[in-house]
Formats: sequence, structure tokens, C-alpha cells
Amino acid sequence: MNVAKVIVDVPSFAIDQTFDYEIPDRFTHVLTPGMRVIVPFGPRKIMGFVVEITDTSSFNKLKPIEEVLDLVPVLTKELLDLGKWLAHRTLSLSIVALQVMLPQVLKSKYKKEINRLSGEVLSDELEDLFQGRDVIPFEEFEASALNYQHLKKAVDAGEVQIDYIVKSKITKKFETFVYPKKEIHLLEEALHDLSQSARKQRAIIEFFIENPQEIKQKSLLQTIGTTTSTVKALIDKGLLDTYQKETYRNPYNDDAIERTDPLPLKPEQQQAIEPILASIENNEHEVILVHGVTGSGKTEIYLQAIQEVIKKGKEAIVLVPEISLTPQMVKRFKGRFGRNVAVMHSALSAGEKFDEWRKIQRKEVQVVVGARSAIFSPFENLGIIIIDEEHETSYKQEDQPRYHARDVAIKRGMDQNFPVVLGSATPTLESYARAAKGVYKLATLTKRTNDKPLPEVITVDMRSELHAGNRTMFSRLLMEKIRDCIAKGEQIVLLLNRRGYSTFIMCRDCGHVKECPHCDIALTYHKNSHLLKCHYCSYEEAVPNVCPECSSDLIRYFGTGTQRVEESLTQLIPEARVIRMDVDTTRRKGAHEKLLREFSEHKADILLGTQMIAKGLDFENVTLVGVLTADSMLHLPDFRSSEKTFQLLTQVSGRAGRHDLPGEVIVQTYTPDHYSIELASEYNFEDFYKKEMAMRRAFRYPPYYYLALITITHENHVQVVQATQQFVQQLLMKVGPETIILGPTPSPIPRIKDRYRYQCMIKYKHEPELRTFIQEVTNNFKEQIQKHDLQVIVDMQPYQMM
Ligand SMILES: Nc1ncnc2c1ncn2[C@@H]1O[C@H](COP(=O)(O)OP(=O)(O)OP(=O)(O)O)[C@@H](O)[C@H]1O
Ligand SMILES: [Zn+2]
Ligand SMILES: [Zn+2]
Repeated sequence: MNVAKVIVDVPSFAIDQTFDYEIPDRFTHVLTPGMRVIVPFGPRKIMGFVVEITDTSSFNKLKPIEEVLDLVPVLTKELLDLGKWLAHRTLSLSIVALQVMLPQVLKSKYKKEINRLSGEVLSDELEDLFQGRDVIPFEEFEASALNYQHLKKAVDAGEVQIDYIVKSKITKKFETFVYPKKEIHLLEEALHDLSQSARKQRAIIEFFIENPQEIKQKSLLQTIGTTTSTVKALIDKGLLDTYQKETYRNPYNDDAIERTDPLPLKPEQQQAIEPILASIENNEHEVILVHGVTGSGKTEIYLQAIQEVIKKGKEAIVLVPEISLTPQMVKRFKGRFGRNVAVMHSALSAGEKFDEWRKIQRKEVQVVVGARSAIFSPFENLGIIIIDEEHETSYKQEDQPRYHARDVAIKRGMDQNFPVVLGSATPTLESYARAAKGVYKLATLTKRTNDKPLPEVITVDMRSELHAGNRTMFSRLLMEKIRDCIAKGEQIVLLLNRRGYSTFIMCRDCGHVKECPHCDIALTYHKNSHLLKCHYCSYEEAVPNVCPECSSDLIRYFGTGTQRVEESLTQLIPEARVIRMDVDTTRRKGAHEKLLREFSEHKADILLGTQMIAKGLDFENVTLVGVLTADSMLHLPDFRSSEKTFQLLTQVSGRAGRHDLPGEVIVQTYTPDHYSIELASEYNFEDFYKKEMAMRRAFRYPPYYYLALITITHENHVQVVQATQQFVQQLLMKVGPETIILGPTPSPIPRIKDRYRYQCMIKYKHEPELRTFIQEVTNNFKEQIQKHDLQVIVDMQPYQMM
């Protein structure tokens, strides 16, 4: 058993296979599959994953493995298999499929770190930098005031060493602890012997005579007001010693979260939980779709199901959309399961994420709550996976590997025999259709737990507002309701679809719209900087004074960014206190939470925001929800736009009247007769489902047909058109007669970052060999891809049609 099959970290289709390496004697009893290694590859040394260990190879002379990076495998057997499946399903590289399952920290291959080589006291500046640690990430040096010369001197003197790292020692956080090496009476003796001038040394000894336990070096130095050199001097005298202790970063203060007990379930909840409990009990895979109106207590069902799983000694993964992974949500899970919960959230620092991940790896927790990538949590005894708000498109990764977390969940559930629960007030047509066919079990919750009706929805036709002479973006009814609400001391949530979607500038004389010179989409006007910016490539330019086409000076800003809405709102209702929540105001870490906290503490009357305010929020005092432009999403080039509009309206309406006060919703629209707006205002999911299914059938879209989207990009326009044409022709020769291939057509955004983009859409019902076909055709373009920078992007489950 001295041959390791390794998947190396070279992201290229030409290299997408395992390579054999010899396992040197010193690693024979160390190495297992799932570990990362460093191997020679051509002239370089690179990282790779060991996926298999065998004793034969069809090659004669194998190069030896250089180094082993993990002593505990970072990927379990199940995850290695899952990676294989994932690469195949999404047609992505094996290395990419394996990397996606690991926290960022374990992927960073080009990191540098500074290793301390000398036990001697270094310069004050360096000591400050190391703060008692032996290794520090290079970034800390870069962020410090220290210059390269200073560092180089230390390197030349052999005091420290810079390592170019594939290793990830930086990942663990160590702290130095100091403890007395001698008994108290010996310390007292030593104190006696110490010279009176060694004041700081004396202070430290006195401290340990009083408190003869270990203490963090940092706190000790702070208490005494000295530096490590004093400690060092006492270590040299044999009085003290230090050691490094690993500590976790804990972003959540678990102890401050109040514990909750399970609530007695309402009859509908009881009915919904039964099939879940049965599946847990019998170790049987089952997908259960919990279709429950907003506020019907789905989360309580999840909590009690997990309770059962924990009781059986098993583990649970709960996925929630990134944006609703708020402290409110975390609190509900930590409130029930305390320290038994890890949280995987993209707002955590890389180190914090790694710490959470290791709690899972070391089986220190049984529950993880996290966004999409938490689906790869390395649990080995899973008992349930729950996907909350299963309709959220953020569960689909829009980058290699282009996977959907729901598919991964069901794959794991099927292989390991446990239930997968999908929950939503507005399930996707795909999931609901499967439930209707009996592939999934359906559990329905029609009532809110507070036994109140869902808030009434009033639709306002904005065209008649315009005719009546109201040119603002607020209907008269909405203004009146907002004023009432504020007068009563109640709160309001105002939704504006999509940031900057229509904040373009347009010439009123000739209709010219300023577009990005690289991407063919309208530039967005940013008021703060008075610049026009492209949201795809970050191109920016100054706002022109006259129209570049016709020289008219009647240039106007169109549309309604959140910032403009905020301005006109405060003009119309000066007394309103507004919190604006959009990409701009939430960019800073923690800003999102802070704004929500302020709103919940009633420091504002109105929460104004984009999609990010529509989900999961639960504020007692919110009685009015206003939707400013219900139809802006209906005009996107996307066959799911009606479905998305229906979902968004339903979700945001659900924010009102969740507690004692009744709620009300005002929906402003230019197309009040559109079925998704009409049916959402009646909370009529059933009819929406039927209507939309009929459309999907007529236009051959999912769930009646499967889709695959192939996008080909290149800097040369002619070349990309030709390549896409050839691609379509070659593929057509392979697929069955029922399969439809549309295109080539320019992508909805025909150029991004100076690359032209063409696409073809494959619609199919039964095409078991499709993946192989696509791979074969792609192979025919190998040379153009490798030598001429042609790019072929395959998405086997497209959600973004861009
Ligand atoms: N059995 C119960 N008895 C009393 N109150 C309950 C019960 N179950 C849940 N609740 C309460 O009802 C409220 C709404 O529940 P929850 O937030 O779980 O609903 P939800 O279906 O997840 O809503 P949404 O889809 O809007 O997020 C919460 O405040 C919750 O504490
Ligand atoms: Zn013009
Ligand atoms: Zn651009």
C-alpha cells in the first residue's frame, strides 16, 4: 500500500484526473484518503487531495509525496464520494468540487507566514507583531507599521523565516499562557534574591505568589504593565514557563442567549412533524415539503425534529438563506441547543469560519446552521437536513461547481438514509410539482400560530395615480397609511425591488441611455460620488452635462434607487425616521445586524430596503408593509420572473402583523392585472401554481423540461459566434430528436469585461447521456480553450439567465 492517487490543484481540464505518487516510508502509517499533501508536479510543488491508497500503479517510476498537510483527513469518505458525484453532475473539475467543500482557510495556497526561529527576545516591533505566538500570517506584517527592511534584517539574522505556504498553520489561533514553575515558597525565596531594581520582575513574581495558576501572557503583561522580555528573564531564571494553548474564536456569546423550551405544537404543526419524525425513527430517506404560510411556525417544527435527531445521537444541518442568517435566526437555534450549534455565515472572518468548521469536524457540535456551503459539513452521522426558504435562488451556486444545495442535500439523504425537509411559504414549482406527484411528502400549514388572518393586501394602480396628477413614487393611499401608522407609534417596512435596477440616466430629447462601454448594460447613477458606474465590471465615468448623442441638456435620472426613495420620503413626511437597508448601507461587516437592531428598538419608523428585508424578519410592531414597484422584476429576461415576483410579494407581506397587532399591505404596480400580482395579493398559491405550471408546459420550461445553459465567451466577436454555432451543430448531431437546442444567441448581457458572450439553451426531457455529449463537444474545442483563451461555461441547472 505505497501508492497514493492524488487529485492535484491545477484547475485545467487537461489535468482533471488522479495522479499516482509514491508514499515514502515516513508517511506510510500516517496517510489516509481525504488528506491534503504537497507533491511535485512538473517543476512545481503543489497541493493535492489523496483520494485513494493502493499498492499498484501502471506507471514505473513514481515521484514521492513531499509533505503531508493534515494529520486528520479534511474530507470524510462520504465527502470524497460526494465530490465525485458533484463533479459529474455539474460538469466541473474534480479539484474544484473537492475545494468547495472546505472552508476558505484550507484552500488558501499562496499564503505566506512568518515563523519565529529564535527563542531570543526579538526587536520590540517584532515582539509586538508576534504577541507571544510562534507563527503569524504574513498579512499581519503587511498591516503593521513595520517595514520590509526591518523584517529582512531579522530574516538575515536567522531570527525569523518567511514560508510560502500551502500549509495552513495560520488557521489555528494560539495564545501563550504563563505559569509558575516553582512552588510558592521557592518563588518567595527567589523574590528575596531578586535585586530591588528589577521592579517588573518582582511584580510578576509577587503576582504569582498571590495567584499561582496559569494566566494568558497578554493579560499578565497588561496587569503588570510590562513586556515579554521581563517574562523571558524569569523563564531564563527557571522560575516561570510558557506554553501555547489553542483557542477558538467565538463570534457569538453563547452564554448570553436565553434558553428556550419546546412549545406545545398546534394541530397543523403536529400533523406536519409526524412524517418527519417517522422518517427519523425508521432511518429512512424521505423528502418532506413543508408548505406553511408566513408565521405558521415552521421553525418550531425544525427545532423539534432536530431535538429527536440529537436524542438519537445523530447530527443535523439547517440551511437558511445568507440574508436571513440574522442574529434573530441564530438565537432561535442557540436558544434551543446552546453550544451544540455551529454557525457558518459568510460575514464571519475566515478564521471564525474555520473554527466553526472544526467544531463540526471534531464532533463537538451536533447542529450546524449555515448558508449554502454548510451543506458540505463533515458530519459522519447525519440524521436530518433542513432547507428553510427552499425557494431561495441563493442555494444555487453561480460559480464552479454550479450546484444546487437542495440536490446535494437529497443526495446525502439518499446515501445515508435520513429525511430532508424543505420548508417555504412559497415553494418552487419544481418542488411543489414533485410533492403533487408523490415523489416528496407534502405537509401544509394554512394558519398563523397567532391565529390571526394573514394581513390584507390592497393593490394600487400607479397609472391612475399619474393621471390624477400624483407624480411621486408614493400613492396617496400609501402616504396616508404611513402617516397613520407613524401617528400610532407603529412601524412600517417598505420594499423597493432591486438596487439601482433603474437608476440609469436618460436623455429626454432623444431617449439615449448611457451604457457601459464594456458590458452593454446601462450604467447606474451614484449620487454620493456623482458618477456613473457599471455593476458588472466596475467601470465608472463622470455624469455628462449634455447628451453625447444629441447635445440636449435635458438629461434626467430615471428610476428609483433606495437613496432617492429615502430622499423623497423624508421630503413628503419630514417627521418619519427612516433606516435604509441596501447593498450600500450594509457593506460593512455587522452593518446589517446593527440596522435591524436599531429598527427593532424602534429607533426608526420605517425600514426601507431591497429584497434583503423581505425574508425571515419578525418585528412585533410592524403593521404596514408597502411595496413600491411590484412589477419591476416582471420585466427581467428570465422565465422565472413571475414566480420570483409572486414569492417576493408573499414573503414581504408576511412581515406585517406577525404578533398581536393586525397588519396591512399596500402593493403599488403598473400592471395590477398580472396574475402573479393578483394571486399574491390573495395569498392564492394553489391557483398561481396551476396557472404558472400551464405557462411552463406551454413554453417548455422546468419542471416539464430540464435546462442546461452553455455560455461561450471570447474577446473576438466573430470567433465567439462561430464557436457557439459549431458547438450547437455538433451537439445537435448527438442528442435525441425530442431535445431542443436554442441559439446561438447573445447573452442578455452580451459583453462583460470586454469579452463577448453567446449562449445556447438546451431543453430536454430525457437525455441520460447529455453530460457526456457536452463533454465530448467541449473536448473538440480543447485547442481553442487552451491556446486561444476561449471559455466554455456549462450550467446544468441555470437560474441566472445572464
Ligand atoms: N406551537 C406554537 N405555539 C405558540 N407559538 C408558536 C408555536 N410555534 C411557533 N410559534 C411562534 O410563532 C411565530 C412564528 O413562527 P415562525 O417564525 O417559526 O414561523 P415561520 O413559519 O418560520 O415564518 P416565516 O416563513 O415567516 O419565517 C414565532 O414567534 C414562534 O415563536
Ligand atoms: Zn439626447
Ligand atoms: Zn461594465
